Amino acid sequence: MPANLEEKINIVKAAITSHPDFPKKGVIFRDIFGALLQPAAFAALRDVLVAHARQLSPRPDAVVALDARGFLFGPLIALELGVPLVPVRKRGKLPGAVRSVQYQLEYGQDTFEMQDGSISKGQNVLIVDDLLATGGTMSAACQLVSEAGGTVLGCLVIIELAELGGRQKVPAPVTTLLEF
Ligand SMILES: O=P(O)(O)OC[C@H]1O[C@H](OP(=O)(O)OP(=O)(O)O)[C@H](O)[C@@H]1O
Ligand SMILES: Nc1ncnc2[nH]cnc12
Repeated sequence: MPANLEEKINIVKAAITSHPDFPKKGVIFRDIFGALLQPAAFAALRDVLVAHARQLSPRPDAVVALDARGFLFGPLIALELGVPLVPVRKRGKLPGAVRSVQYQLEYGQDTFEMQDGSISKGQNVLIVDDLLATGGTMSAACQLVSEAGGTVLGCLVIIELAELGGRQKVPAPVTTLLEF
């Protein structure tokens, strides 16, 4: 990775705060909002995300952003690439016909939904989220994209909690900017 991108990642990492025993005992919560509170860190983060997306081959036809914190970052990439931003949301939030999948989290379980027709068959898709923990969330998103007939070109997350081994669960290439 070019030195200037490494420097930018270090700026982002320094801005992320850690909170032991949140939201429950034993979890160390890594708060990405720390990086958004500092405009220089947010700009550095945008630059690194966009640089990653721009070097993908083939070029993504769409960016899928995951509810909720993925919504902060997916749009930055979709706008730069000039491709659609497709939302994947928690159950009951998206109108119209949807496809659903249930998944396990580091601290609970949930259901993701994607609107029918938001991905076309054969499209190459980049999935974006803030953090990879157990990998349940990202795997569920991959499943939704595949069931809709898309191909997951890659999954891009900012923070990887490497000791949870989440990337082994994800059926597509995973790129993370920094590890805790
Ligand atoms: O790899 P996993 O173990 O599946 O966990 C990662 C997910 O957990 C967090 O979201 P969360 O579901 O807490 O919801 P939020 O984005 O609505 O805060 C995070 O933003 C990821 O989406
Ligand atoms: N440890 C953690 N910190 C922040 N977000 C999370 N989502 C799942 N695990 C998390």
